[in-house]
Amino acid sequence: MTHIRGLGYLKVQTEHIDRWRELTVEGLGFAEAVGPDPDGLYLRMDEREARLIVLPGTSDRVLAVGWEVRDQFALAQVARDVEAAGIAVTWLNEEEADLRGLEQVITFADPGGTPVEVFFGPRLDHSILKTGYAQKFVTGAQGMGHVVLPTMAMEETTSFYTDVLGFLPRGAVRLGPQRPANRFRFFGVNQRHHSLAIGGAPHADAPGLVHLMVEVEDLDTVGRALDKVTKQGFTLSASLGRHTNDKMVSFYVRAPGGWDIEYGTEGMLVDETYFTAEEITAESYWGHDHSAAAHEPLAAFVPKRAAV
Ligand SMILES: Cc1ccc(O)c(O)c1CC[C@@H]1C(=O)CC[C@]2(C)C(=O)CC[C@@H]12
Ligand SMILES: [Fe+2]
Repeated sequence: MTHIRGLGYLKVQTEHIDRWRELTVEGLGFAEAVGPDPDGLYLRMDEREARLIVLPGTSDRVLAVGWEVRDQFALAQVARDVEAAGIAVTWLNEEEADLRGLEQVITFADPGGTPVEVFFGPRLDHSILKTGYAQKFVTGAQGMGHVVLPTMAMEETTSFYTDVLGFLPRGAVRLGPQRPANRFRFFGVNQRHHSLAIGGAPHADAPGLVHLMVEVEDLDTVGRALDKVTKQGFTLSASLGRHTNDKMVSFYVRAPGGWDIEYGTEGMLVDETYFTAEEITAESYWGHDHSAAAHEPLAAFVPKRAAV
């Protein structure tokens, strides 16, 4: 039984904060809020103070993938489980947690090196949420969305998330005919088909992220956001399409820093009573054409430093 309830937040740093604001606020309709760093970009999707946090930095990389648990008892159990797996856990002090708008937070690195935070007690902002398309994001019990992480340690990372944190396998896709098979794997913790996916990567360079997916309630918002980011000159990493596993209709836009934001709607709800982990043999029923980004591949899959 997993204590993790869903993806709570994502924090990244970037060299291109102005372009990030154009993409997320003007393009995708996140609501901009104010946070502790006056130069930071704090993005609301719902009653949480911030779901996506973008801080100015000297490189583009993930700073924290934030997973939410129910309460302090669940957090203490997760901390014990992670320590028992031989991974060092740091408890943030009250001031540090408060600055993040959380009651308690632990931090550690997963076996792939991704910086992870597990927290409970997020602070709410009850002021009116003004999203750019007057759209509603699908969050609540399904969490913020999903993240796709690259790892150079596929087996260890998979068993860490399943055996230690209790994520449930939600199927896979094979990346080629070779044996042993190279699988891209999906994991869930709630009714969202996957809150996490993991794929083997050739290096551990920044940014440490393949994509973040956020979901909105209606197809028209997906269409309007697609029109807007195209007009803004952002690269479409994948055109509009429908996935075969979670049935989501989405597009992928390349964010500054070499990873993608997937923006979708109509994701299915999993009923664990009947679910089994299946292997899909196509990413999509239609669409998701990757050709527009063929000249600028995902940074996670292309080493920045040439092998010596
Ligand atoms: C296949 C799939 C189903 C549901 C999703 O939300 C989703 O993002 C995907 C694609 C996952 C993944 C990717 O994002 C980068 C390119 C990848 C690695 C592939 O080449 C196959 C799977 C793809
Ligand atoms: Fe995705």
